[in-house]
Amino acid sequence: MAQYSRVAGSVALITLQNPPVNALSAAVRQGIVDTVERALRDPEVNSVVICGQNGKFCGGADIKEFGRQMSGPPLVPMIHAIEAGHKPMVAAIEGVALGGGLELALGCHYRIAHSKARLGLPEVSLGLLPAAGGSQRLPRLIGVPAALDLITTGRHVTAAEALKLGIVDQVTDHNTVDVAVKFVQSVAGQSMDSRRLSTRPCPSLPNLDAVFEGVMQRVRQSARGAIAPVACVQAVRAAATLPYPQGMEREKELMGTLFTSGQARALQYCFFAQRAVGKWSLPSGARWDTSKAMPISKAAVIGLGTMGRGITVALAQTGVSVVAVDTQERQLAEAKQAVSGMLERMAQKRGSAPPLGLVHYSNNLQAAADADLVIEAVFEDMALKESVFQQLSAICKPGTFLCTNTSGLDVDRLASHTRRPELVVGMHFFAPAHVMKLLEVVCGPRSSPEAVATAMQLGKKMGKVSVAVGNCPGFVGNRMLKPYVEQANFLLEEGATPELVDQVLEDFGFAMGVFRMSDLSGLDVGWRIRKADKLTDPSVPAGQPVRVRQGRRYSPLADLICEQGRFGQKTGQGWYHYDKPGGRVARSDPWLHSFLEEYRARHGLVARHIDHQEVLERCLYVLINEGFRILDDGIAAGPEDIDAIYVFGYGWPRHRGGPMFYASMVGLARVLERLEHYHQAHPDVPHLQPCRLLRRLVASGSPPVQRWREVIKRLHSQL
Ligand SMILES: CC/C=C\CC(=O)SCCNC(=O)CCNC(=O)[C@H](O)C(C)(C)COP(=O)(O)OP(=O)(O)OC[C@H]1O[C@@H](n2cnc3c(N)ncnc32)[C@H](O)[C@@H]1OP(=O)(O)O
Repeated sequence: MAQYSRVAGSVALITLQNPPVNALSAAVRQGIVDTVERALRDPEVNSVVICGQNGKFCGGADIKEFGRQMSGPPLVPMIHAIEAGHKPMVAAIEGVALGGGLELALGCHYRIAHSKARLGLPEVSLGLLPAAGGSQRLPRLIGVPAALDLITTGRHVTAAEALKLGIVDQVTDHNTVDVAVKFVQSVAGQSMDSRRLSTRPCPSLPNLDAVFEGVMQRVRQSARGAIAPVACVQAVRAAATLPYPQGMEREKELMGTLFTSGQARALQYCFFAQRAVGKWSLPSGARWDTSKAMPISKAAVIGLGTMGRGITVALAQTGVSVVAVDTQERQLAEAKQAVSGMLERMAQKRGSAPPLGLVHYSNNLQAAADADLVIEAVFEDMALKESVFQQLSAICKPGTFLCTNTSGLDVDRLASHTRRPELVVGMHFFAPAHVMKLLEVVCGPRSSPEAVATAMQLGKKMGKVSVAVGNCPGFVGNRMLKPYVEQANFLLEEGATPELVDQVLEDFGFAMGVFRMSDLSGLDVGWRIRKADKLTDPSVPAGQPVRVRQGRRYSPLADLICEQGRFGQKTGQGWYHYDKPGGRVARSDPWLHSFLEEYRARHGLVARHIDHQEVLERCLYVLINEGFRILDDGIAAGPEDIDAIYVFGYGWPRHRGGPMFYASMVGLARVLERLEHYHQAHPDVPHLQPCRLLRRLVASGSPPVQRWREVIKRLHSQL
């Protein structure tokens, strides 16, 4: 809807009304068309201000309408009518002007923004381009390089930056609508010819071809197979090289391809999945909207290794006072320097003061006594963590939430070492903790709804995508990763190379293939866990076949690599060779290839040709299969949770929507059939056996991912 009113005698005020972000739904577009016509007709009106209700100008096109039959007036002619209008039109921008919202503002003759407003053309992150004239008007307004930057990255800019770039004409700290009304009266009666962006030429560039070639190369490299960023460059190129009407034709043509693409569907699914995970619910019945989060003003971080340092930085950045504790003096001193350095560098980037005063350091656990919440981040060792939890339980004030940053240990077991197990939750951060967006909030069977709500909210305050998950070995992300890595190792035994496997996964869109990623994370981490799980020496019983554990196929390849002291990047050798310890450029390693050949010969394995499809299917479908098991076990509430975890924490390409969404795009029947095929070929690999939920979904006609929760509910109610 759009409300029409008259202010200051001769100004028509058009207010977009579609909470929460005044998205341009069919009804809003109709409202704008009607009210603009009315303002242009009304002889008493000499100028127009367009604004949004509740301090938000407009969040863009209504994304919920994208999958449906188009209805209502289209955006392009609506914006043209505004631009062509003979009375001055001003956009009064408060809150946000994003996507179609900014395109609407670009159709106005002037733009006035509140100092706190954010503007941008984020369509690319939804698999689209700004196709309501945005790709043609913005370069005409701010020039090709700046427009390319905004349109290909989709980044939001502050009002101050928008003013500097020339997107807005004025920024105010006062009531934006009042300022806009005053301003529009001052230009009423003037010709708007020079203010119509579509009639302006695009500012010329001396080396146009070179600029576009450079940008296209950069975009293709970082897009990892995403098509929208490439189309965005093509659209801006049309603005720079074609007259406006032909540019608009090109914009429309490019949008036509994107709009119906699987990538756009995947990215729009990700948008809603990211929001859906905030609306968590647990098998206990606890929910996001009925559980109260407690305010956290003081936190403690115990253990200042890489993770503890990152968590300390993330908390301080959020404005939370932190006491950072490590009982080892040397580690404490190093951490102090590292944390201050990180805070200073981040502040420098932002142009603000570093929050150094928020962090206090101590070598005594007692310093955590009056914290509202403690995050334990000591070494990943159960006995050590149990001891820390026992001590914290005795030291901390009643009501302190006790959180563990573990990547897979039993949160409930830790809770049992405290006096108040209901205050214990897992907070699984991802390295580097002050950068990575994902936080798995691990809810034990005894975690209270308040404890979960508090951890979820703290994560959100830290700018994380917090996902509530159940307690099981590896939780969601690492549990699914295990069979994925296992398949990759099996493929090496059968004849593949790390280079082949990584190439296939990187072509799919992963930032790094599984072997390059393992080298980066450190191979010793998994080795230590396998030792603790008694899968590898020294506790494997004598006579145990090397490639079998508990009757299942086992690959000792990674153990053998570690036994050679090859821990990945940190030692300069792992699955690849690096120039030096800590080196980052992975090079193919002849030693590794000979090692694989000798290994196969020793175990009577004959290398065979393995094609790309097999690598992709075995690695991804086994991971997806585990995802279905996780859903069936109630460890994740829905496919959106798993997909958010993989997109924000594990480098799954966003334009493929996450593993569960990807499975639905491939077709569940196809995934099932391929898993059956591979399980038949490898009956000693239980992870390849299609799980019950996948079979049930296929039997239910493979419903879309948005309807899986119903099938899971039905399946469980029948038990
Ligand atoms: C021809 C094509 C022309 C144009 C194409 C486009 O315009 S595409 C759309 C471009 N716009 C965007 O990408 C903006 C998307 N929204 C956001 O980035 C954020 O929502 C925003 C506006 C910055 C607000 O953030 P905040 O954190 O305050 O709220 P939240 O994200 O939780 O959103 C609140 C609820 O609003 C829903 N929503 C937001 N934007 C849209 C939208 N454009 N269309 C439909 N719905 C939108 C969001 O899903 C939340 O809903 P809820 O049910 O409460 O979870």
